[in-house]
Amino acid sequence: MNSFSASFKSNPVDFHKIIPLDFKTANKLPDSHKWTDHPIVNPFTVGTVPIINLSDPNAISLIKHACEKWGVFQITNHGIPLNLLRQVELQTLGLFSLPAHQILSALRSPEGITGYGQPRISFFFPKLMWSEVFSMIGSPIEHATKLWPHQHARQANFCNIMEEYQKEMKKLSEKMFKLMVESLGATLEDVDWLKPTMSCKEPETLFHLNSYPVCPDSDSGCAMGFAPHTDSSLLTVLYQSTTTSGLQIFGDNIGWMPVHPISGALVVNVGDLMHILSNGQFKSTLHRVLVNNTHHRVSAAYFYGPPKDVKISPSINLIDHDHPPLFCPVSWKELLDAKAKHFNKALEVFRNDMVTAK
Ligand SMILES: C=C1C[C@]23C[C@@]1(O)CC[C@H]2[C@@]12CCC[C@@](C)(C(=O)O1)[C@H]2[C@@H]3C(=O)O
Ligand SMILES: O=C(O)CCC(=O)C(=O)O
Ligand SMILES: [Fe+2]
Repeated sequence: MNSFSASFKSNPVDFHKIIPLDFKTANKLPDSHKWTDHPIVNPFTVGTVPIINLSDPNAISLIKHACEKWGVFQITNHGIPLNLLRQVELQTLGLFSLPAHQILSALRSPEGITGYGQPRISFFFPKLMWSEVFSMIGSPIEHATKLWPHQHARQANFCNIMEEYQKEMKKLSEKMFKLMVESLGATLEDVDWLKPTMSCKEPETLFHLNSYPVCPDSDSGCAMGFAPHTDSSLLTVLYQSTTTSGLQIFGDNIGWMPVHPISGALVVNVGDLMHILSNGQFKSTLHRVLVNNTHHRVSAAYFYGPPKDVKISPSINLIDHDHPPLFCPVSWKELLDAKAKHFNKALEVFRNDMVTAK
């Protein structure tokens, strides 16, 4: 059982928080989806998160600066074929264009990880989000056979593209993780599970296709695509459709700022576990997604984390008398359990000052 199944088994979601609205027939924003308590204002902030060319000889120091200041950056020259990105986008649009009765055949179960449903974080909010998610770990064949029972070529096409993309994402995430570790001045020896003796342990990953359908009342400021959160992973690699903005990050002195899509680029998010590993030096930034009334936006988020039961703690090279470890060691499963209870306050559970104060 992986960390997500283990955590979700003890924290099941209500059934009514799994089935998304039938967005194709909705011609107004229902009360259930109106975030009236906190009108959502689109930011006027001009500014961009760093765009880093991975072939730049200064890539490591640019990554360090981006992780410290923003916790989010975009990468180019990442080696993922453009055609594969396009195929993933087309398959995602195709999947979410299926009629409700067909896509619901792949509905996630209350304790399940994979399949179709509302974003799992709906659990934490009184209002629902204007989005739907299809989750995978490895091959989605089990769901593809239900989605397209009589179309074997369609099943195979969907599965091949999703598997190929996850294979490429795993390599890229490993590369980004090593660059981030190196930028902290740590060696791979300083990170337990990267040591050659432990390298047989496989990282855990999760892959989400997100869909943000055209929203009739998006101008009212009452619709939310994906509510503010941080990712629990070490890092997340995100592909966003090139035609439509929506992703925003929260900067301390600037408020909400858009991360506009750049053709061929991928977004990298520092996750909570990386924040711990860097002893708080790298930010896991709050982000959200807004929707619009003209374009259907899709994205593909690949969450990369440590192997099962491996505990992440602040890297040894960052710790000395003047820099004590800010966090106690924590596995992905322990963090997910804490997030299920405390959501955006979960990191506080593992802060050493909080642990001693308890
Ligand atoms: C209810 C949950 C969904 C989530 C795991 C969790 O138990 C708490 C945090 C959620 C979140 C938010 C960021 C992205 C995500 C993949 C993650 O790492 O933590 C989701 C998880 C999910 O949707 O499965
Ligand atoms: O759709 C996006 O741009 C972001 C989605 C996201 O933050 C997530 O899946 O965790
Ligand atoms: Fe996220």
